Amino acid sequence: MSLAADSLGLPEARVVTAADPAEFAYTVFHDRHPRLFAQVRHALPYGPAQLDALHRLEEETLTGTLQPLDPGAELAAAGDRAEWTEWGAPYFGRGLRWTDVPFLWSESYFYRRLLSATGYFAGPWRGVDPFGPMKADGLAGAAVDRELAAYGALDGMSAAERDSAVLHACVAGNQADLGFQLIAGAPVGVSLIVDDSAAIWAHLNEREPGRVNLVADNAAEELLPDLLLIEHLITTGRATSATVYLKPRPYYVSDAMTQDAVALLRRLVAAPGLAGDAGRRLWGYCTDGRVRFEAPAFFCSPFGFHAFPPEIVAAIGSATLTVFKGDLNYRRLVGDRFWPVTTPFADLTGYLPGPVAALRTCKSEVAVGLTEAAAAALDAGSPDWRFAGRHAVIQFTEVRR
Ligand SMILES: O=P(O)(O)OC[C@@]1(O)O[C@H](CO)[C@@H](O)[C@@H]1O
Repeated sequence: MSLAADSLGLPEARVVTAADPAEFAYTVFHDRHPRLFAQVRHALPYGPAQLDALHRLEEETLTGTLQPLDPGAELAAAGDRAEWTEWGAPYFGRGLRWTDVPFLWSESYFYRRLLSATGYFAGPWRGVDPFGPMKADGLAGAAVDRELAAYGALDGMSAAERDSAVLHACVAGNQADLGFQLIAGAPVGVSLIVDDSAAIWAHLNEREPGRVNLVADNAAEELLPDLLLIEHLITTGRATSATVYLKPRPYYVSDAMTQDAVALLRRLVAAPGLAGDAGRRLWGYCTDGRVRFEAPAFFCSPFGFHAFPPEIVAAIGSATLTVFKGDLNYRRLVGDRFWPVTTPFADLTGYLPGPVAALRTCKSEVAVGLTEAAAAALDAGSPDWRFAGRHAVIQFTEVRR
């Protein structure tokens, strides 16, 4: 699936792969994934069949060649044999290493294969989220406590300060990516290098309120501020309803599925103070249909959002705003390529038919919408700014190409 770069007259830009040891993506397969395998093995009492399959997958990704999904009952139960046969046709059976193919594709396929290795689709381990224990720890942990307590500070703020606080909390929440924490450790403060938040609020205040879409990212610490933003938009009359897009399967370690949203909502409604009040309003918005959860299969496919199915494109076209959370959604939104940093965000998102915002902590090489001078200063002062998770962007455009 190619980007629409040529047809949009954008510069040709190299597709990110994990082949070069000097680049970030290489470390994902060689440092992050081995730690992830270890974590999954320790988190759940998998038996020899699953442990062996996990071991074989790890070896294949490090030293072997890209193999198709194992045929059999498990694949039949997963129901995605035809898709992966088609999606893998350019790569399977050609002696390619995992690191030779586009990083967006290989990483997504990696999570699909990991689910198969753990027996996620058939048999006694069916439906058991291999990342469930890590997500549960996140939900029960101190970071969520801190976020719930911090929400109480909204009480003393002006309306504009509240707007700012709820939006910026969503960016800070994006540091809470369990995959990322396998390497980077606990979250630290983020420094915003692009902040279009004033334009987002101006847009929401000027437009007739309508539906807002939120393409969610991680569960627990990240989904909490995301859902509180949705609640805030509806309660303050900036949105009449919201659709929250979640993942249909375990993905990228801590990506939120419906069950994670439910677990979070249950924790939120039980919270004391303002956060609990907001949680109970949000619960009501779910039950009266103003907030809807969707988990389309597309969100676990290995493609960028240029390949969105028509119904998601239409949902973006009819929304007053679609918010894309996090680094992976950013890569899929603008295209996982080494774009020149000055490429306008609006040019790369202009294929979508509605206003778009990205709230993203920088955790991969992709960076756009900056000035040459800003990028040069970052390169000089913090050479790892693109992927260390200490810098972030709030980018927005209502310009359509
Ligand atoms: O989408 P998220 O949760 O913000 O980040 C996902 C992420 O950790 O996974 C990829 C590497 O595994 C990177 O693109 C990115 O840093």
